Amino acid sequence: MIKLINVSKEYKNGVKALSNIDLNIKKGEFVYLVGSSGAGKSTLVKLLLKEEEPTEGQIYLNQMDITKVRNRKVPYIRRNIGVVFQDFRLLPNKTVYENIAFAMEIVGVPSKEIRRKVPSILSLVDLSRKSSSFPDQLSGGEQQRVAIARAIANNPPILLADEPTGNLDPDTAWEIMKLLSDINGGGTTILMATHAREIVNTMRKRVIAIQEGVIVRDEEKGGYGDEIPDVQKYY
Ligand SMILES: Nc1ncnc2c1ncn2[C@@H]1O[C@H](COP(=O)(O)OP(=O)(O)OP(=O)(O)O)[C@@H](O)[C@H]1O
Repeated sequence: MIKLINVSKEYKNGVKALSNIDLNIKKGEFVYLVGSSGAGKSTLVKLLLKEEEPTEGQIYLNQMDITKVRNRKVPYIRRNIGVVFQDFRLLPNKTVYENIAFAMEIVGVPSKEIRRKVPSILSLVDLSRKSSSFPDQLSGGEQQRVAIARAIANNPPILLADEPTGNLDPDTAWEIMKLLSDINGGGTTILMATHAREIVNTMRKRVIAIQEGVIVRDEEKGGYGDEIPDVQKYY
């Protein structure tokens, strides 16, 4: 489902963010990507979204080498991969309903289907009653649930989550993890970059640890790892 062969990424300023990464994630897996700040986690996520190009190597999503895909075909890749970020990234001038509907409109879903599907996705994330609210009228956890609803609206086989619980209090973070777990239970492959030690240690899923751009550990039912210092929170 996700396969990286000898992938390296050096940014234009000479920073080598990833070096010779080999990785294979199968359909339906839930994988945590852990590592200190600056280890290369977000870079890996950006390569999978084709927001950045690798300097070397091949990246396969669903058997397709996305490094060979032309830029105008990028929307096709994005249909196969939903994404959630720490800072939610909802459209502030659109309601909850419209945020989800918009994600479907831009990939050409007919309006009749959008009208049918948005309510069921809202019910899945337990936000039916907030359908007409704007993002700034929602709590952080609710905003993240909308972001997840939007990410799965087009039924992508893969969901990437870049620190999805980073801005949430512990109880709300666990709610989000329950939701992601349920989505994974439905067959969606999930790759989640995180600093949430307790979550990783409790869930016991596959853990891939990166340090200075290199995979240093890949464990089934792994833990967060004592080698990684806790991030200091400045907010
Ligand atoms: N656009 C860029 N240009 C140059 N260097 C970059 C760029 N983006 C990231 N880097 C560098 O690449 C390295 C990896 O960064 P990356 O954001 O992937 O780390 P991370 O593991 O996601 O960190 P964090 O946990 O703090 O989000 C760091 O040294 C960072 O400074």
